[in-house]
Amino acid sequence: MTAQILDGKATAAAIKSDLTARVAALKERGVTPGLGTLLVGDDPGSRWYVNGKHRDCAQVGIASIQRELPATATQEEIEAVVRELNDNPECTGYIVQLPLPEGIDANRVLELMDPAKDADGLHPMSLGRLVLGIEGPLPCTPYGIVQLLRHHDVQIKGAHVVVVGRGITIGRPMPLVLTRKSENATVTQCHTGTRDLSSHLRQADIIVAAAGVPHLVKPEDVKPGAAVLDVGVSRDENGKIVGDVHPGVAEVAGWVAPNPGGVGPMTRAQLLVNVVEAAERAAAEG
Ligand SMILES: Nc1nc2c(c(=O)[nH]1)N[C@@H](CN(C=O)c1ccc(C(=O)N[C@@H](CCC(=O)O)C(=O)O)cc1)CN2
Repeated sequence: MTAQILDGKATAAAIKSDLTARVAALKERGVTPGLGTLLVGDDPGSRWYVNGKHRDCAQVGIASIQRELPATATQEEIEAVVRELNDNPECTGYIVQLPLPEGIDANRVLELMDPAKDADGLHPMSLGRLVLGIEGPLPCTPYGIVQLLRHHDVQIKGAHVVVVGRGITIGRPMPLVLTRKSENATVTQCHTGTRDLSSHLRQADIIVAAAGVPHLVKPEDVKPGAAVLDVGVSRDENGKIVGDVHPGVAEVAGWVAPNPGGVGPMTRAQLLVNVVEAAERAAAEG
């Protein structure tokens, strides 16, 4: 078996085309959505992601507000920019690019954000809403994964999904998204402390690999026909991405989300969805 591709680039392009029309409709009503980003430090990967988010904004007509601080920025300097973005009327939604430099309390920074402007769905209020089943912005990578599966008609309802990882952007919120009534999946959450990971993986209809451990998921761990989404990002000595999924998995799985080209573009597309939906909600409330 050679797996079919869960094509994140093409799916994200379709989402962006729909958003372009929705942004134009908002502008006709006098509302211009604006995405703010705060990048702290000089990590080339984070800079690439942030620049990509602003390229996407330009494509769909969302305004960009970019803020940057050096790696030496203090907690107080970061929090001052967060307050400025909270008060900036041109910024209708924003994100703080993670991870923040060592020594910075990221949770304190996230808590300080205006929850009404949380474009990432990672504010404690947004995560609490997700737990309670109240409408709000959804974490970009987990919901991007759901959209990617739906777009390719991979059945989520009733599926047994094994999530590997417990980070704030993917692993922690992924089961919360998948177990909503609208998705109705059954989820096993694994992590680097799980005993006999292979025995869990072999039972999965869908695997979301987000542990950041190169080639953690091997062909012999995968049930034939399963969907396998590679979300891990490690780098080899040349800076090339090495995912959590061994390339041989494509011979066993029914579906594979490659890395790059799978979930990454969906993360960016979902961020735009969150910004547009927040602007639509605000416009409806007048
Ligand atoms: N505030 C946030 N920080 C981080 C998030 C997040 O959702 N919110 N997620 C990741 C990084 N990330 C978005 O910020 C992100 C990761 C990957 C991609 C992407 O398009 N990747 C490309 C490959 C890129 C490359 O070659 O390096 C792909 O998969 O095709 C977009 C966004 C951590 N931080």
